[in-house]
Amino acid sequence: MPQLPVIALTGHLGAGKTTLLNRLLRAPGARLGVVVNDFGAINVDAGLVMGQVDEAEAISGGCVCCLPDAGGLDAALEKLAQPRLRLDAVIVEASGVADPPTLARLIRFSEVDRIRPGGVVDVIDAAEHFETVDTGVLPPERYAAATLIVVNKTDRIPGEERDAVRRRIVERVRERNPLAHVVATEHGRIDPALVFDAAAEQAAQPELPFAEADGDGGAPHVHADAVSVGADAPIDPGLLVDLLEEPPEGVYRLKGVVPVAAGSRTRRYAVNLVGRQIHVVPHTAGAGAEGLVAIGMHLDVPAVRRRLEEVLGPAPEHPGADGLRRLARYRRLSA
Ligand SMILES: Nc1nc2c(ncn2[C@@H]2O[C@H](COP(=O)(O)OP(=O)(O)OP(=O)(O)O)[C@@H](O)[C@H]2O)c(=O)[nH]1
Repeated sequence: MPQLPVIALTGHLGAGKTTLLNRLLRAPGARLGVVVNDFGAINVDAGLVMGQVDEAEAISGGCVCCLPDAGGLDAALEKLAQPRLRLDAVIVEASGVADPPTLARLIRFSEVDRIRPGGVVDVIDAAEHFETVDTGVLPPERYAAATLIVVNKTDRIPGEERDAVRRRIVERVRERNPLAHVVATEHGRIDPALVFDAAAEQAAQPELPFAEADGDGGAPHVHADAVSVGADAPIDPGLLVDLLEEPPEGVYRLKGVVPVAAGSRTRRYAVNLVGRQIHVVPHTAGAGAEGLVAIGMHLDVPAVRRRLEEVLGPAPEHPGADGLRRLARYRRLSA
């Protein structure tokens, strides 16, 4: 049974989390579950999104980060992870006061065994950010937890200042987290392929942007690039780990099933990279297409393809044991 990615959606009050979530929910081809956490006793956000969700759970009366037992987050995830629901991903929309590092830890160390961390998407209000979130000398801790930072509401900044504000945010993010991906947009228009697999698969199919199919009639989002390369023979585990640890420039997600040479045997692994979070588990489900898909904004597509081809080429007859050991370490961390 593949593990269900759980994505944390965070952002200061009013930054645009619900707007972004609603866009993701309109993406064709994915069955999404949502956990909505609203701070008040009445879950307003739940009312705003629930109509469009495949499965939803609500946590009210406080922030998941502060409530005892995380407000029942694990119970909610347990319900959503039931195989019969056939969800492709779960998004946890945090309240505006939630602490992203705490939420990331709650997901990472959840007791629910059919889930895996799917990244932390932190939404920023470009116009208010430096008055609300990033006000100190040191950049805020939350940058460290994010895998994808969405600089939203760029329309609220005069055109001639937009680039400078975006650059300033990127600089501050980099001080804490050199590896987070940053996308600037308005009204939460990001490519869903950055966030969950079902959308990524659609993007990867023709290897052409699919963004126009957003389904909401609004302006299209900036396209993500997707590069997919198949694997026909067992690959070198060392090269695979090198790729996961040092993905090509701009690659935010990398996923797929790969056959790995292990002595005279072949082992299959499901591999997922979100930001810099590496997840590797044995793949025992039936035979399907094998290979990797790399997704990111403004990729150097030929360079990414060459790199994937290098990694997914047949392993030498006797690959070193070191690669298997390094891969095993990630397997243990992913268990
Ligand atoms: N001008 C502008 N308004 C936006 C943008 N994105 C969202 N909004 C508006 O900002 C307000 C807050 O957006 P939400 O998506 O509800 O924000 P949120 O982060 O879910 O808010 P809380 O749940 O209260 O923390 C709404 O009125 C949105 O329509 C944007 O890019 N530009």
